[in-house]
Amino acid sequence: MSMPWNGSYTEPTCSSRSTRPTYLPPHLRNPSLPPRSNVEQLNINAYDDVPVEVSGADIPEPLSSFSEIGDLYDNIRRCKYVKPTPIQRYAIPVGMAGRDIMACAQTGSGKTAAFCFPIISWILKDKRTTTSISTRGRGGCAFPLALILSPTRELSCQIHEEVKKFSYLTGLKVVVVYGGAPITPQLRNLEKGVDILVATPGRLVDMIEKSRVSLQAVKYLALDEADRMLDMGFEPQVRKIVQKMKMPPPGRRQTMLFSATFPTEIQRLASDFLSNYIFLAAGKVGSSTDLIVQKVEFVPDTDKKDHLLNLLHAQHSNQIVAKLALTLIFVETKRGADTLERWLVRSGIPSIAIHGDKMQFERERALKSFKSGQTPVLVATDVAARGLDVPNVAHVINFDLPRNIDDYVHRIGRTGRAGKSGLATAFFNDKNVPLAKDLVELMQGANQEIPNWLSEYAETCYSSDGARTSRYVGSKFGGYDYRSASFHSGNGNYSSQFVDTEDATNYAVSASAFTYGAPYAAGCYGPSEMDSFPAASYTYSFDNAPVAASGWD
Ligand SMILES: Nc1ncnc2c1ncn2[C@@H]1O[C@H](COP(=O)(O)OP(=O)(O)OP(=O)(O)O)[C@@H](O)[C@H]1O
Repeated sequence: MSMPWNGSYTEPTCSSRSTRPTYLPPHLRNPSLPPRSNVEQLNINAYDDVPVEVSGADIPEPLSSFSEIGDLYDNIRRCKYVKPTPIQRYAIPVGMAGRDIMACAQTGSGKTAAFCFPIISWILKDKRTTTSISTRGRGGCAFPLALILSPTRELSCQIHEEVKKFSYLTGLKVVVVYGGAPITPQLRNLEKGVDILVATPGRLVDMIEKSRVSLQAVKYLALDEADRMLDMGFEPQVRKIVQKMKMPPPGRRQTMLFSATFPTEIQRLASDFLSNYIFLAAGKVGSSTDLIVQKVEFVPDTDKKDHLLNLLHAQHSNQIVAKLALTLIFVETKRGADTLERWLVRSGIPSIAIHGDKMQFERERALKSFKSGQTPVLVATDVAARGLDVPNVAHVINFDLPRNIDDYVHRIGRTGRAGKSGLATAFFNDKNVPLAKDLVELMQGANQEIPNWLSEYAETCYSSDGARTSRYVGSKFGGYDYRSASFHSGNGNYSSQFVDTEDATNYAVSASAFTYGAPYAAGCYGPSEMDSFPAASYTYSFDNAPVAASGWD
């Protein structure tokens, strides 16, 4: 569908406080460059300089090449994975050694394969050596060997597809269960047997309570977006699944927790699920690789729509193709998503919305239409913020900024994936002041240009208790093993290593200085209808910083 552009571009008037000209990645800017295909853009070498921190006892050697994973090598090559990314180099051998893992790595850097390859490889080994393993349903109840939990339906479906690719022709049975879709076909799939079950927590609990799934045989557990799975909304449900539904305890199962962000408090909660684990941090956790160019523009609420339209027109007129590059626009509320979608369509921009109040088939249709490029603009709430891997998203626009920096990190991480470049633009105004300091620190860490006005806001960013706080205080990379303090004070077995970085000696951690959530207690936001949370909603407290929360699915 070509778009009815009028071809003109008006310089935005509301961003007079912005000090940077509009940046567009080369493939959007330079008409002499052909539009790059997926394969051309894929540049796994972009991660070569990424520093990795590894800590814990008896750390296995990193992987040099995928050929070391004998069983899966053909399938890995089929997926066109030539070289492991840093998180894959370090996490895969840890997983293959049967060790528990807590891992942080940048968005789009290949975490899914990092936990899937060891799981598949172990199950294949188990099946070869133990003839008695049967995952066929007994008495209508399925007994998976591995469980992969993720927070959203779309992400579970995506992981399911990935696991199927990685285990192609191995005979492994991979099933996905998630809410919002009819349960009967999912039960029918389970009855045929399941080795690896990918699930959202709500539907899984439902099936366990109906005695259609038993976790007694689970030997491998992975939590993708683990910090989200263990935060206030999901934690009770996930704890129930992992600790109260007959799953073997830590030590008798292998547990792998992965995310791009891992706040200290969540690490502490997560350690209940782990046994003698190895902590990995690849890259500046919570960043934003240098692959994503980040822009922040000062845009009052009343000017946002016009500014957005100007931005989209500018983007389009800088392209050589008729279609608008895939653009993902984040808003705060479900109603806001619908309103903006309608307004964009009225303004001639092919757009579609995705949020938690849509029927599941509508959510899937929206995502499919966006992925295919048929509808190049997707207006989304945070339901699309984590994990989704849409290869050619060129631009993420934070029409409404999120309340915390971790959500910002996941949102902008929908672009700049697998070594490709990306652009992220945020509309900032007085409502977002509590985010300013974290935003500036994050952008500094990713070598981004920071407008002076934003630095000034950051200087005045105070938390509710009057202290200046920072999400990233205390760690060179922003992500560190919270056990470090106690380990450094004496466990002879423990080692903390920096690899692939010249800056290792600058490392210093201060667990107590790492503050999470406090800026958002400042009451700078009005009441919202935050809608990634259609389920039960309640208040939870971290360090006296109340945060409203609830769960999906
Ligand atoms: N070694 C590799 N070589 C080539 N492509 C890869 C490699 N590893 C992963 N990819 C591709 O990179 C993309 C991003 O991977 P993935 O979705 O696993 O990232 P992630 O780290 O889980 O991101 P997020 O934090 O957003 O969930 C996917 O399209 C995946 O197929």
